[in-house]
Amino acid sequence: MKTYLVGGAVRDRLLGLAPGDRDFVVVGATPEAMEAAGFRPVGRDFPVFLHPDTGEEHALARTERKSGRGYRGFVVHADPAVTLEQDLERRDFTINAIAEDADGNLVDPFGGVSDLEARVLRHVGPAFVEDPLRVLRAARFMARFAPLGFRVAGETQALMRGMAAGGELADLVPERVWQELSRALASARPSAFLHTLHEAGALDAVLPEVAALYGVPQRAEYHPEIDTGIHTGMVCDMAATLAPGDAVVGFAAMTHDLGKALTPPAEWPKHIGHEQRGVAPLRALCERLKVPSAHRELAVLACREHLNVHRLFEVRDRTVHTLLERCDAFRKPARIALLATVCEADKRGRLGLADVPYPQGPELLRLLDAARAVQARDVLREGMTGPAIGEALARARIAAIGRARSEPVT
Ligand SMILES: Nc1ncnc2c1ncn2[C@@H]1O[C@H](COP(=O)(O)OP(=O)(O)OP(=O)(O)O)[C@@H](O)[C@H]1O
Repeated sequence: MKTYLVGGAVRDRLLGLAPGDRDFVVVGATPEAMEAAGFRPVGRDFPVFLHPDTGEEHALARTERKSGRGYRGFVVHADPAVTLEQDLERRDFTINAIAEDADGNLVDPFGGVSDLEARVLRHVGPAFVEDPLRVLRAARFMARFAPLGFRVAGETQALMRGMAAGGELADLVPERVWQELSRALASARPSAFLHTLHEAGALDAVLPEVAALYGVPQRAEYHPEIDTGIHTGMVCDMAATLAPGDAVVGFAAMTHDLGKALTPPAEWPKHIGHEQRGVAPLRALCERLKVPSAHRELAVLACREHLNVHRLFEVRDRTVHTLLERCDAFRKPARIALLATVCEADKRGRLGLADVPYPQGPELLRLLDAARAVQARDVLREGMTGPAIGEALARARIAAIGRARSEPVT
């Protein structure tokens, strides 16, 4: 029995990146031999064991066959006769199919090292088409590796297009789609995830609300990039710069303009009312993919309020107060900083405008602080009832916002 390190840990080390989880493959072993050596079995579907000391995953070398659609009909076959090469052959990309033995020797039958050097994401073999999740994995790896200069190989793109056209992506379960999407949104270049799927004709199957933004024009004086799909990707990338690794901010960035896909084309390139129009498709997307509530709540706020935040210096004190109330900011102040970040990403996620200042962000936080400093006990008078307290509190907070706005910013 021989153990090899495989997958992401080998790939990331060769790229000079800090490796994440280590996965191992064990050749020439039986489940009984693994358990006798102290390994603990996990799950029933795959022959995977946890190391008794490190807890790291050790999988028996295996082959896979598939007869059904989507995830149906996968037959996993693991016995001591399965070779390392056979195990590597069923993996998705050549850069993920490099193994390393305990002495540091690489086993690389599919040219993964040269693809790493050439910055190419290439499928290992024809079995690639058996798992539709691999289309999403390709897009997610691009979100992570595009900044290093990676591209998808032409022949892999062709397979991805065929898989999308064959309708296989419709079979993906929402949890897997969300897992890949949220990881992509937490990567350095989420736009590469969206554009890779769009180019493969696969975005429509997983994110039709976002796919519908491509080809929708916007006013060139505000949006030199014009296309709403391109703008959306740029906003996601800017969000990844402003809040690295934060998929809550990233998801709101991706969905803030969904309403623009519903503007009647006769009104293009204007999108009056797109903030309100975007809420319904956003909620539909969240329901379908079972998006966690933290992501959904910020996204709904950003969708509805982003124009109000952009116009913060023009609107009345009362409107600022209403904005804060609609965001439930007096109970949940932390979400205002996140909202401000999404709005800043929207403003700077435009062609040639990446460096424009966004003073609305700090200003919104300053006004929130001023309004929060006023408490119910400050306005309470004898004999006041509930609604009267609420009105007095609102009036006092609006006045505090007004005073803060007239003071010089320190
Ligand atoms: N759907 C799949 N199809 C084929 N091979 C897969 C698939 N999922 C995982 N693998 C293989 O298992 C390895 C470990 O998978 P995992 O999902 O942990 O990704 P990873 O490559 O380690 O990347 P990351 O660092 O992003 O987690 C991959 O490198 C790949 O070899």
